[in-house]
Amino acid sequence: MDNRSNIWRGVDTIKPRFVDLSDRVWAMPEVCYTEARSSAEHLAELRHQGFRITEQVAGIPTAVMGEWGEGGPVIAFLGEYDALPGLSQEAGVAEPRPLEAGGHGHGCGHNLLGSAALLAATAVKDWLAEHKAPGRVRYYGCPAEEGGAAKAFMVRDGAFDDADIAITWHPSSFWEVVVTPSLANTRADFIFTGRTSHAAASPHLGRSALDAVELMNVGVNYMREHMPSDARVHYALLDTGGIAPNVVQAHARVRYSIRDRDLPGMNELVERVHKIAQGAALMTETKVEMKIISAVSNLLPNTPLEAALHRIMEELGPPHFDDTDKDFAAKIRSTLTDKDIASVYHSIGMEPTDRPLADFIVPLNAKRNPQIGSTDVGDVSWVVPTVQVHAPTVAIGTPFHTWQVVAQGKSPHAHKAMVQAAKAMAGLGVRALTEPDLIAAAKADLNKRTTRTPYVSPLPDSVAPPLDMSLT
Ligand SMILES: Nc1ccc(C(=O)N[C@@H](CCC(=O)O)C(=O)O)cc1
Repeated sequence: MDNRSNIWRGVDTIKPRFVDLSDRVWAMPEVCYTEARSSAEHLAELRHQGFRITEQVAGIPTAVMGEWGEGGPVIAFLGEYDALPGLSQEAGVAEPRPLEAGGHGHGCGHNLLGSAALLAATAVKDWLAEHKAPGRVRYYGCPAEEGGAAKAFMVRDGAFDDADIAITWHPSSFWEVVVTPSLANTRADFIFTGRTSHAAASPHLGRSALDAVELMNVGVNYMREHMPSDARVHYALLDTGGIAPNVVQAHARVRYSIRDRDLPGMNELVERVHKIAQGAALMTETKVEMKIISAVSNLLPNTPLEAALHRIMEELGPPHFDDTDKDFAAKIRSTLTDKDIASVYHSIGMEPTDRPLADFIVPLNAKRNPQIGSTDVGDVSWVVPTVQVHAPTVAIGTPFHTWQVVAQGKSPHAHKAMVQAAKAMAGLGVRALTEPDLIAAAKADLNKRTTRTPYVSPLPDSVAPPLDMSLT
């Protein structure tokens, strides 16, 4: 208790630098693996705070790591700072207003995510220093969560081998421990090559790569009926072969995201999608190459860490929002549909309320109906006991990957939520440092879950971090 209120005061003392960091990163939105400025900002703060620095973790230019302390357990805090394409948006307004046409934006709140994780790591460092306690605290600045799977590459490279527990968080509508699993996910490009020709004078001599992509997508859409209900398959067209209808398209490329509850299920689906692509190539007399871009594992829960974190979050309580916070959140709320709002309440098994911002903790055993995405935190959770906080940075119901998230990304209510997340994370870090039984129980839980199905990286050996994935 004493340790905890002490660490919470520590977070409050140092928070202004990290709120500023979050706002600066918000203003320089950089997508998957292009986070040169954002990672430099995190690196500069790590240096300022006196952490020992590792740059280019796993050979990734925008992955950084800072460590402080000696001996004892290793507590890892995971941060992110990548943005999303096409979500440029002014802050503090409740209407879509891009700052830059076609520009990027922090539509998943990773400006807050990375800064609060670094805030928690720094507060734990200060606590270790003050108590002259053994233990090492690390901050991992992880790029490209939005599809680049940097953490999966960092895990494969051994970056987490000697970490004892990992703690992170994600912006959300709610104040809760994350207990929902996430889906294993592979991103693969299917690159078709045909033969160009005059589409009117000699169509019979051309073989269309675009036709192949269209047939492949139709085939996959027929597969949907026959896949597990939790599986997800979606695609984006990266290359349609050109802008001229009168030139038979000799090249085309489609990027697929293929998800399922676990790796065996996902791998089976990847194989089926690959077969459909081969079928489309056969039908069109084109060639197809499948190129895996990145892949992540499903998330493993960790019961002892979840229980310990929940107790801390209960004690801490949700952030204290004032009337100005609630007024702005209410304006954002008015841009949402009733269905948006009902849908997030449904995910925690609650009936909708009129609250603009969450002022309650979601019970650990709520009857959830989870909306399931994917995250590369999944891979960390297979090798290190891992737990995550959800803190209410957005008006309840705000869907992620939208302008509304970007618009709220620098608001006082988001700042309060990021600080509260940092307090919960730092509180758990100190608890793990002072109660070794917790780490032992967390490790035993992970061992139990992985004895029969040990971790296998979802990344084929030949696949390197797709540093140019955003430039294609
Ligand atoms: N608490 C969250 C964690 C992840 C995401 C998310 O959107 N992740 C991407 C990343 C996918 C991936 O890593 O494969 C996705 O699901 O499409 C959203 C909220």
